[in-house]
Amino acid sequence: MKDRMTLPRLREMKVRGDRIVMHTAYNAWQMALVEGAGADVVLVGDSVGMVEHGLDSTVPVTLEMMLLHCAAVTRRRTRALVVGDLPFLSYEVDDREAVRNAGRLVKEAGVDAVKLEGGTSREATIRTLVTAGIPVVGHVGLTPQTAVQLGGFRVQGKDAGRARQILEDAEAVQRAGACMVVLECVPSPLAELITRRLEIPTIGIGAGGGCDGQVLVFHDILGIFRDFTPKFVRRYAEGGTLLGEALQSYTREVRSGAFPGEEHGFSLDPEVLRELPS
Ligand SMILES: Nc1nc(=O)c2c([nH]1)NC[C@@H]1CN(c3ccc(C(=O)N[C@@H](CCC(=O)O)C(=O)O)cc3)CN21
Ligand SMILES: CC(C)C(=O)C(=O)O
Ligand SMILES: [Mg+2]
Repeated sequence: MKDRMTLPRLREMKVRGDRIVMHTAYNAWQMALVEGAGADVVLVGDSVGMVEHGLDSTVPVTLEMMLLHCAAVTRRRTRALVVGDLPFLSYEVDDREAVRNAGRLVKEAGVDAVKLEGGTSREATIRTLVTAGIPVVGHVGLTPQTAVQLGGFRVQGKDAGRARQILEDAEAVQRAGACMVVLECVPSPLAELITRRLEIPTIGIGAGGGCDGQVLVFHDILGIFRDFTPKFVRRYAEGGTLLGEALQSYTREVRSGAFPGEEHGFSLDPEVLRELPS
């Protein structure tokens, strides 16, 4: 519990202008790596469906999948605040179901907060969850669970009407009692304006440098997910190439007999060997 990140500390970081680092992780070893890299907040995103399960959207992701991935991540938590995404249709049917499902992520999988997509349309649900004692992170702009209605994985808020709506969404999320809000794929000046107007921290992804913090998907940072690379990604390693080369070396050495070496084997007393049939 020592030195654990808290919601008041995140709020203080905004006030002081200290940028918040949100990473994503989907399992225990990824959590160990992002904690080692100093993550303030770790999001177990429903992007897990795309980067770990081979789905081409986040729509089919289930609560059961999120429970397993969140539990694996929280087992390795030492300092970061862990946020779990509520999957599509786990919070939209009614608020009782939303509390029950969010409650499972908190009680069974150990997350500190849940994240859900939507602004004014989800204001009541966010308020209900917060009243029940579950911290909520909002998510506005490009909301991948409803991307079909938004015209795909595209930047949002380019015209005045839609930009105003995204601002209203962010304000609704704050009014409902959310502790933070993700701004995804919105023009940088809009994200900056929202960040200035809100008291809760904003975390940007494809929203420019004016947000209170940033998030990128683990696999995108490391160059492991290469089905597509959004414009807002900076690849800090060619992880796919690096890992692929290591795996090829193993393949080559097994075929050539170079692996395993003497040192990878276990010896047997010659006396014992002599007692066995030849
Ligand atoms: N690996 C991965 N990274 C992500 O950031 C991510 C996921 N998966 N899955 C869930 C959502 C989907 N996201 C995406 C996916 C693609 C684009 C993309 O390619 N966008 C175009 C926008 C073009 C435009 O609007 O002009 C781009 O070129 O960036 C954006 C966000 C963000 N999230
Ligand atoms: C991209 C982030 C914000 C997300 O929602 C996810 O990883 O699912
Ligand atoms: Mg998500």
